[in-house]
Parts: sequence; C-alpha cells; structure tokens
Amino acid sequence: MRRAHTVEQVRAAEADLMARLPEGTLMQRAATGLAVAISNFLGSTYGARVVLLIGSGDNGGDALYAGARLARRGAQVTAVLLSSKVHELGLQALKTSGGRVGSTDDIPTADLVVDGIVGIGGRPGLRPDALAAVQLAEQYDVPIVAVDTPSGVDVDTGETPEPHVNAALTVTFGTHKICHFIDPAATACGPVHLVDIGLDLPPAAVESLQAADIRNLYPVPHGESDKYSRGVLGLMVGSTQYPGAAVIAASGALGGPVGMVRYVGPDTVAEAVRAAHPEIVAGNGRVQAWAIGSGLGDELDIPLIRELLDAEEPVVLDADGLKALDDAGDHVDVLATPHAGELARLLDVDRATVEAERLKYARLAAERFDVTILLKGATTVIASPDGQVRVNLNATPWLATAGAGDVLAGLCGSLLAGGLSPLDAGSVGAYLHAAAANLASSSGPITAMSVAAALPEATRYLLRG
Ligand SMILES: NC(=O)C1=CN([C@@H]2O[C@H](COP(=O)(O)OP(=O)(O)OC[C@H]3O[C@@H](n4cnc5c(N)ncnc54)[C@H](OP(=O)(O)O)[C@@H]3O)[C@@H](O)[C@H]2O)[C@@H](O)CC1
Ligand SMILES: [K+]
Repeated sequence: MRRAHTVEQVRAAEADLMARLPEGTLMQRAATGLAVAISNFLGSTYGARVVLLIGSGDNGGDALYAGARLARRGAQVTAVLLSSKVHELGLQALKTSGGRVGSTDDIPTADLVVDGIVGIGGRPGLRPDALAAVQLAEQYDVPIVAVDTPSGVDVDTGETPEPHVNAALTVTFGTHKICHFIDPAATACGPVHLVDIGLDLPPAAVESLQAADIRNLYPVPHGESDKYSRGVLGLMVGSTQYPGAAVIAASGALGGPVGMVRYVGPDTVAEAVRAAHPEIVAGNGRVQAWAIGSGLGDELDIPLIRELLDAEEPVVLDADGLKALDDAGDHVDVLATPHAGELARLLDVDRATVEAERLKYARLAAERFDVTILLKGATTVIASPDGQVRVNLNATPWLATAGAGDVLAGLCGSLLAGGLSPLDAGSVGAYLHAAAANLASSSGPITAMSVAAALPEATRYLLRG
C-alpha cells in the first residue's frame, strides 16, 4: 500500500522525530536522497548544468544542499534566489562546494532545473518571478525536478487553481502527499520518487493499492469452493437499444472471481449475451451481488433499481443506473461508479468543477448518498462514506475507450459477489482493470473487449507475485 498524508500529519511526525535527532538531520536525509535521484535522472552528473530555483523556506534548503552534493560530483550548479529570504546554511554549503548564485539567464542552457520554490509550506500559485523562471524552462524544454511537491499546486487537495510547475520527476520525503495521488496535481508531479527519512506516521488520508495488496485482497477460491460459494453476480445492464453494454459488462464480470453470472433483461439481449458467453444463465435467481446500469437507456426502471439498492445484496451502480441514486437511503453496500460528468449531474455542479476538485466531490458524494463512490478518470478516486479514500494510479490513457466502463462495472460486481467490501471491490477492480488494459495495450490501441479478455492473465500474473 502506498500512503499519502496531509501537511498537518507530516508536520506533526516531523516535529516528533526532530525532537529526537540532531538539528538538520532530516534535511540532510532529504537532500541526500534528492541528489541521488537527480543524478539518476541526469545519467551523468559530471559537467551537467543544473539551475536551482530557490524560495524562502526549507524546500529551498533541500535544493541548496542537494545542489552542493551535485557540485561536489562535478555538476555546474547555479542558484536563482527568488526571495529576499533564503536558507543561509544551505546557500553557504552550495558556495563552499563550488556552486554559485546566478540568474534566470542560466535557464535556457541548463540540462535540468530544480524546483525548490515551495513545498508543503506553499500556497497555490506562483509569484511573478517564479512564474517567469518556470515559463523560461518550459519554453526551452528544460526538464524540471520538483523538490517534495511541484510548486504552485494545492498540496492537501490535488487541486491546481493557479499556475504551477509541471515536473518531469518529483522527489518527496517521508511519505507521499495528497497532491501526488490526486489529479490534476498528480499529473503535474510526473513520476514520484519517495525518499525515506524515518518519519513515524499515523493512518493515511489517502491510500493507493500495490500488487501485494491485490494478492492479499483478491478472493481466491479454495478446495471447498463451488460455483455458488464463489459468488453469483446478477447483471442488470444493456437494453434493446444498447445490447453491446450487456455483452461487454458480462465479459468484465467473467474476468473476475465470481463463480456464476446471471443475466436479467430483455430476451433479445439475453440471446446476445449467451451467444457471446454460453456460460451465462439468463433469468432471475439468487445472487450475492448486482451490477446495474450500463446501457439501460430508456429501459431504465428506477423503482426496481431502488428496490435492489434497498435489498441486502451489495450493488455496483453505473451509468444510467446512477439516476436511481437518492440521498434518502442507507446504501453503504453500494459502489457507484460515475465519471466526472455523471458525478457533476448527481451533485448539480459543472463537470469542470468536479474535474478540478476530484477529491472534494468524490468525498462529498460518498457522504451525501451514503455510498462508496468510484470516480473514474486517469487517476481513479474511490471514496467510502466512512471517509476512507483510495486512488488508482496505474491506468493507461488508451483505456479511455467506449465500453471500458462497462467492463469495470462487471468486474467490480464480480469482486463484490466474491465478498469484497465496496471500497476493496472498487480499488481492486480499478487496479486490475488498468493492469489488464496495460497488458492488452502495450502502448497501442485497445477495445473494451480486449481489456476484458486480458483480465484473467493480468490477474494470474498479479496473484503469482
Ligand atoms: N516536513 C518534513 O518532514 C521535512 C521537510 N523538508 C522540506 O521542508 C519543506 C517545507 O519547508 P517550509 O515549512 O519552510 O515551507 P516551504 O514549502 O519551503 O515554503 C515556505 C515559504 O514560502 C513562502 N510561500 C508560500 N507560498 C508561496 C508561493 N506560492 N510562492 C512563493 N513563496 C511562497 C512563504 O513565505 P513568505 O514568502 O510568504 O514569507 C512560506 O513560509 C518541505 O516541503 C520539504 O521540502 C525536508 O527538509 C525534511 C523533512
Ligand atoms: K517544490
């Protein structure tokens, strides 16, 4: 599990540790890790031209000490001081090691710019001098390595209301921050490298599953299992208008852990589903979970869906089915899977507002509708009504293709029927969906059906470890 903590949590952990260590130890740990990461990024440090953008706080201090280490290894390091205040000891270390104070004129010919403008003490946005320096680096295609966080982003929300750095790499310390996990800021971070500085941290604000977590959570059948005990999923998806949604969602469901899938819907659609998947049983019967909503179109039966939401079996609610959500019921066993536009409609706000404040609106909807919300996107956010949040970060942009959401709904339903909680089903489902897409894609186009077809192999690979 990767974990992201709030600035307040980081500050408290830092204060605890600093009280037990000689002054400056943490900054030296951070700067050492930063210098190593920059060296790896550069490939060759000797002779490399590195420009440090330095703000007034400890973020600048980290950059200056790392710059000193790079200078000692032969890099030509220049610091651009963007504030009248500077970390004096860091600056001294840089100068002693052969670095110098320069100006933004050094940026166009640099191999690398280090963003030490602000870290967790920063407010969103860039002041004019910092903005001009960052724009110059962008104009000359000089990659930027961000120290701790890309300056200008909102660290605790992942929002980017103002101009900010777009980093080629972010090197962070102690733990991830929320901006590393939540878009749009997550995209501005580029890859994130975590340097351990020994912080002892409380439970995280936001988590992100890794391969080992999938192995721990996946409902693997055992010797006594039969098709019923592995879970039966009821699919109420697709319509005479959109029969394909049912075929695709069924593929996603069969690629998950479920022992059997029942299809409930119009006869002609049931025929299409059974033609594609002869193992599917048509018609009502006992199920352990439902996946409802994809492609229901005009055949949406809101009262029936509300009955199923109120029944005791857990439900994945997707696409058209989301229209049945109301804020009256107790729906803690429901996993709703909107994209930003659908969530915006549910909450009566603009799509752009949801895109800009994804964590806030995912949490708000989870609380208001008392359901787990899986907000789809390049980084998917899964928020449960008790306040837990997970994100999925391994998706490929090729996954933005018609029907991919139907595969995810079927897969998450399968995981719910297999006994996972909505939070686990949503986060394991998002991870496997993305893993299958990566496998099917290999950096090329994919279809929803090819993603579903890759699910068993992606799962096998992850479960083998
Ligand atoms: N915590 C840890 O465990 C460890 C932390 N470490 C490091 O310390 C960093 C935090 O350092 P920090 O507290 O000194 O804050 P920091 O981010 O440098 O900013 C400070 C000042 O910037 C200013 N300012 C604000 N907004 C601004 C803006 N938009 N644009 C421009 N300026 C702006 C504002 O001052 P003002 O100019 O308003 O007086 C504010 O006071 C952390 O990110 C990590 O790198 C590691 O060394 C080791 C372990
Ligand atoms: K920074």
